[in-house]
Amino acid sequence: MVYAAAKKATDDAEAAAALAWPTVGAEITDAAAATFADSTVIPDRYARPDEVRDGVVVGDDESYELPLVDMARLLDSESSEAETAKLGSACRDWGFFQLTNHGVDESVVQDMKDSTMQFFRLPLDKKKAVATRAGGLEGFGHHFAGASCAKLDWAESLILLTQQKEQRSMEFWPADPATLRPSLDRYSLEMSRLTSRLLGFMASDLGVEREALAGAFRGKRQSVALHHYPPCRHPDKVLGITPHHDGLGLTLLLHVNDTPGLQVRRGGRWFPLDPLPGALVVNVGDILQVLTNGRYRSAEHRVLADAERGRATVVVFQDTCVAGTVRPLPGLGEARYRAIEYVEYLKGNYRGLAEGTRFVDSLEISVA
Ligand SMILES: O=C(O)CCC(=O)C(=O)O
Ligand SMILES: [Fe+2]
Repeated sequence: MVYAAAKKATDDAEAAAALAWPTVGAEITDAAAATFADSTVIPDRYARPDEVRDGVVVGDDESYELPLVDMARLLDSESSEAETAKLGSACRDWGFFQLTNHGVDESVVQDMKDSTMQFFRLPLDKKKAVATRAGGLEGFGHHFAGASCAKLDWAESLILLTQQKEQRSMEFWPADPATLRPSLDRYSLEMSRLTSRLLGFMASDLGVEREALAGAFRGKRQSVALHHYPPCRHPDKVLGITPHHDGLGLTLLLHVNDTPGLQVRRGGRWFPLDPLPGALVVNVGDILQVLTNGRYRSAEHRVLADAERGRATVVVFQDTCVAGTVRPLPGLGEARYRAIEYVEYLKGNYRGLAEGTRFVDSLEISVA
């Protein structure tokens, strides 16, 4: 038992280390804050016009709609089957959808939004009370520096482990504004509940045991990123977030205000997502892609800056694995991905992020 406990502690530490994102230049300096406040001149560290131009953006001349899924219709026995099919095709074709009527208490959502805005409005030295540490996952700073970390994203972020509760490092949880801790505590719990609910419908769509999918997420880690993307006078020169795939299970994103910026890649082109008031954006992560044996896809996405308005989001990442490994669930045909230990997966995913490659691709079993 003692050995098991010690082993668990090592695994957790290893997992935490493996989870560290590429955080070179993670600290937000006074110079960075001044650049964000007046974006007349874009320093080299942020300038990446070629990357912004990389890939066609689908414009107003082409009508398209990112999928909408209605939780009220999923829960209503009359419409559940049809809406579950819609959920399934959203996860297969796009890997992204907006979830309406999600049922999360409005006051919990509003408190989360208010606390997020209040935190980002604080002067830099106050925010730095919870500054990230070199190589660490949690805290306030530049978090998503992308491949080689040569460039920085046009964003400031606060990342926290929120579940399980005993994994929380409260020293990174801001005491100011005082509402943030209780708001996030409630919001985090609501997101866990919503995730289990969604997984039930995903299991029906996939034709796997409800428990097989729900069990793979239960008790696993949840982390949260609060992002703030300041307005930028040169939105054609900077990226709010580098193009990436989410490496974990399921992501649930709340728009704190209605500024657009998120774009989803499909068929090689970028599709801007128009945030629907009151909806949450849900997307499939790489591990869920593996769990579903490739039936659901994890889509690449990025964030552009807005010339006029700031943008803020609250992003919840639900982690998952099956008995300590990342592998397809049984009952979904011949495995298209090789199984890998969860901790090894996290390390590989981290390396991939730093190198600008996608680790999950290396798990694919090629068919002769
Ligand atoms: O803020 C957004 O719209 C996207 C954030 C995101 O993709 C992430 O944190 O992984
Ligand atoms: Fe993401």
